[in-house]
Amino acid sequence: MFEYQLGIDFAKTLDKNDPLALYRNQFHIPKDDTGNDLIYLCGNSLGLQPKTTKQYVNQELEDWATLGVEGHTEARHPWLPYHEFLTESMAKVVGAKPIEVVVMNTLTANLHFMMVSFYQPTPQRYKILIEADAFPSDKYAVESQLRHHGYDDKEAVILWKARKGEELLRYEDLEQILENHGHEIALIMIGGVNYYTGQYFNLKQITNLGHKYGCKVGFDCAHGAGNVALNLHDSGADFAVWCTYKYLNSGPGSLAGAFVHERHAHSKTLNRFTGWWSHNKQTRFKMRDAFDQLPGAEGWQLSNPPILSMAAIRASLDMFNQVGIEKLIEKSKMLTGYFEFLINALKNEHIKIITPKNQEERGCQLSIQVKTADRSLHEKLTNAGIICDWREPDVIRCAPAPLYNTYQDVYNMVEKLKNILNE
Ligand SMILES: Cc1ncc(COP(=O)(O)O)c(C=O)c1O
Ligand SMILES: Nc1ccccc1C(=O)C[C@H](N)C(=O)O
Repeated sequence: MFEYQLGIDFAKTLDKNDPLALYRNQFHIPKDDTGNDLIYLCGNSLGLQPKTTKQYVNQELEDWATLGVEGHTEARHPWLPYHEFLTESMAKVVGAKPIEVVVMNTLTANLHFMMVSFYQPTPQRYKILIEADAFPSDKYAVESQLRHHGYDDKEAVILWKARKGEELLRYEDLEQILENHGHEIALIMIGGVNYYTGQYFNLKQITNLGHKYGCKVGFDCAHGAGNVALNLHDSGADFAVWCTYKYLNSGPGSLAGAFVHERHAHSKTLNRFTGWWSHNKQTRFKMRDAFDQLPGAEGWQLSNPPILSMAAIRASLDMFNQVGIEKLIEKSKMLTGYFEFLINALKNEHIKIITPKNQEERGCQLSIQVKTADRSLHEKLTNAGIICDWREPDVIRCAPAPLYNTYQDVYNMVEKLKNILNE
């Protein structure tokens, strides 16, 4: 059984033996005023920039400059099928088949488009179940879908809540909700990894449970993609959406992903919004043909996509392909396990990790709850060169990303935390 040890030497040894150590140098690491690397633990909000991104984006700028409209077919990576260059790698990252995955739009937009298809209320079955502390954008999207269909956005939302005095959600409570209300629930929509607690849910278990009661099941995997092994295909979920600017390092506001399970790939009955990019590629430019649905997730696209953003995603996915999500997760578990060990060794009553202890129920993020919601702790950490975030009401989120964070990052962070707590 592997045991972590205290002391900087141990961190150095772990870094020395880290098979992914070389990847850090492939990123731009933000620096402080004196030119020293900041300790960046915010990859759960915005991932860092791979050094190759500029090259990938520049290539498209150059091809646009030299080719103009011809670039759609003649660019080194032609723009018409550009999204296809991302599909296979993205499918690997989220554990799906290529036909189930597409990169398009942005996250909340994709969530809406998926709900257009998978939230089909009837007078008997019209409610949507979400986790009580869902990310606000998800909650607002769900509420607006309910209003759009003429339902009361308070009455028609069912919340899966933590028990009093607890932070994490329990499956037995979800089972109870479904036993009581399953027949009224049209859609279960859960954040695959909760943004606040870092709790990673068992997608398959939730999907099976939902399907048993006749509900559709979808996940927002913004905090899961590139962070945990989502295995979306095996989960059986009807749909999933995620962004690419967190663990997938594709840049602020970059395009998002969508997954639609293979069993819906050829559906002609699902309601959906369409555009010319959901139409058969072979006849798209004949322009006058009647609409002919593309099969698979691609059939949910609307518009020709922004190539510059896709180029940045391609740069990042090429690195993920090289490393492999399994290797990445292996390091992630070691790194976050080490982080947890060091924090717990502080034995400080002022802070408490609320993220699950079980590695299978979390990704790389640890959410540190601060007693009396003392926000000054976060400010002091920031002043000490640690980039992490504060989420209301009382949590500091830290996410060591295995591609660019080191064991020494984590060690130094906890040393600084210790000094601040002992001030
Ligand atoms: C779970 C979750 N949902 C939705 C969003 C909002 O995404 P966007 O602004 O990309 O639509 C985020 C992060 O910003 C998120 O973490
Ligand atoms: N896209 C952003 C733009 C501005 C500020 C934050 C974000 C985030 O992504 C927040 C993140 N979703 C979170 O889990 O808090």
